[in-house]
Amino acid sequence: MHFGGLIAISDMNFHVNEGELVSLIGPNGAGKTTAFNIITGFQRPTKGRVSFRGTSLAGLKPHQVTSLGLVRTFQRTNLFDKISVFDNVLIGLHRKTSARLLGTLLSLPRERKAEAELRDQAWEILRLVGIEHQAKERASGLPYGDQRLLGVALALAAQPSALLLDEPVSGMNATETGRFIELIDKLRSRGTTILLVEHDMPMVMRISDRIVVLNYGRIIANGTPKEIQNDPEVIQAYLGQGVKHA
Ligand SMILES: Nc1ncnc2c1ncn2[C@@H]1O[C@H](COP(=O)(O)OP(=O)(O)OP(=O)(O)O)[C@@H](O)[C@H]1O
Repeated sequence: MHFGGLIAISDMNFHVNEGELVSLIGPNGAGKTTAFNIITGFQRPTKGRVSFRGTSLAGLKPHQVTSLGLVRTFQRTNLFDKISVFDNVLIGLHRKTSARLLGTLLSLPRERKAEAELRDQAWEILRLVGIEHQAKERASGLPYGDQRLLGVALALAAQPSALLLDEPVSGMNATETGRFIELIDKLRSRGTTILLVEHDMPMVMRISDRIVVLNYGRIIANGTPKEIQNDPEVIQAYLGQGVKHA
């Protein structure tokens, strides 16, 4: 991926297996966000390709990538601030089933039933992420950590088979991070594949099956947390930050 004369990603080739949790790490400016943007259709790579479950994602728009089941969260949460937590998730679910919306507005009996099902699903998602007790609050009134959880709830409303989490615990305190790790454990037990970009090394080391390390736009290591912690090139790249505690 080139930006004019700047080469943001020069050499990157990796895959995530179904059900796996892979973390993409690297020092600031290594190219992690750019990689996320390319995978999810927000940026077009200068060269190269991305595929998901055997389907090429070349030229697809972000919403088309989402509808294939590859769904991302954002560093800055993408919420509808002025409406309730519950309605945020309901809108997310409606986006997935938008064809039904008109019928719901017309209040056809079959559509009323569908609407009730969507409401059940919204409650289920809120319970899963652990913010069901805040369902009636305005999204903008939630504490920061809970807003990030609502961001994940919105992603889950798109019914992902693979979830891309962009620095999900940045800015969270230790308690909030602990709750987030519990959520990731639950998602994994449901079989969700996860690709994570994160700077919180203790968390990355604890939850990842595999870690891909990017430095100056190229992959310098790809292995288990243990392998990564002991990899000389990784230690060198993180010199001054400490890969174990960066
Ligand atoms: N739209 C853009 N135009 C020009 N340069 C860009 C653009 N986006 C990213 N870059 C550059 O590409 C390189 C990789 O940036 P990127 O944001 O992907 O890194 P990162 O690993 O996500 O960093 P961080 O951990 O700080 O979020 C950096 O040198 C950055 O300045």
